[in-house]
Amino acid sequence: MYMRYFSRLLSAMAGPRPVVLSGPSGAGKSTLLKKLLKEYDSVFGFSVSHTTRNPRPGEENGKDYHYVTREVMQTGIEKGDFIESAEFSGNMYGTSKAAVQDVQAKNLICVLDIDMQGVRNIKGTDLRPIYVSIQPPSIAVLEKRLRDRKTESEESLQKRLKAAKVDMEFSKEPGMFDVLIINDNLEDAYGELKRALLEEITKVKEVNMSS
Ligand SMILES: Nc1nc2c(ncn2[C@@H]2O[C@H](COP(=O)(O)OP(=O)(O)O)[C@@H](O)[C@H]2O)c(=O)[nH]1
Ligand SMILES: Nc1ncnc2c1ncn2[C@@H]1O[C@H](COP(=O)(O)OP(=O)(O)O)[C@@H](O)[C@H]1O
Repeated sequence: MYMRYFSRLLSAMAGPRPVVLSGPSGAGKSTLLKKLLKEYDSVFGFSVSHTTRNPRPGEENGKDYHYVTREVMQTGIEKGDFIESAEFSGNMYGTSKAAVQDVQAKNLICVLDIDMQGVRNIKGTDLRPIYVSIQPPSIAVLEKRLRDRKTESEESLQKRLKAAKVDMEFSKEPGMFDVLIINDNLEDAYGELKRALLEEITKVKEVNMSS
């Protein structure tokens, strides 16, 4: 009884662990993330990455990404402003220290949406997140979803599919991810994601209620 109390107290004091969502482009990371942030807006906060890619219709600067030039991004990296950065499909992407600190300063669980190079690099930091891999049911389904999303040129789509095949293999490497979710039916996948994060959600709610 006491042991359980103390272990919960200790883990609450350690603060919530960040969450990394990774997986192929088109696997459904943003869709799942948006559902999570909507249902638990007082629990999770999104780490807004920097990117050199152009904004898509409906995306907002500072909300979906910080849209910057290659020069600005490179300068930031050289100054040590980034926890990690990577080149994906012809563009640069990176998590700034400020992006994570902004979320953690609000006592929220920081959620990062990053590619597999990001996962490898974050493993070398002291962030200690929960690693969640979101995978499509098959490459054929992934291709259909990417085409139906209508955000990519044929060239960009082919690059994403090529990277997806590597990513799908990477996700099978033992010890790389704590949780692996196949996003076939969206509601089922969302249910799995929530279950995987339940302990951290409860922790944040308890701490925020008592403060
Ligand atoms: N390493 C790293 N990858 C990122 C970052 N931000 C986004 N990504 C990844 O970059 C890839 C492309 O993202 P995006 O252009 O938004 O396309 P989408 O995944 O098809 O919606 C995805 O795999 C993202 O997870 C970041 O800060 N660091
Ligand atoms: N379970 C699902 N069933 C059908 N379509 C889905 C499902 N999950 C996501 N989608 C759709 O697939 C496309 C890719 O999802 P998205 O969240 O943009 O992926 P990612 O962020 O991983 O690139 C979007 O158009 C989205 O609406």
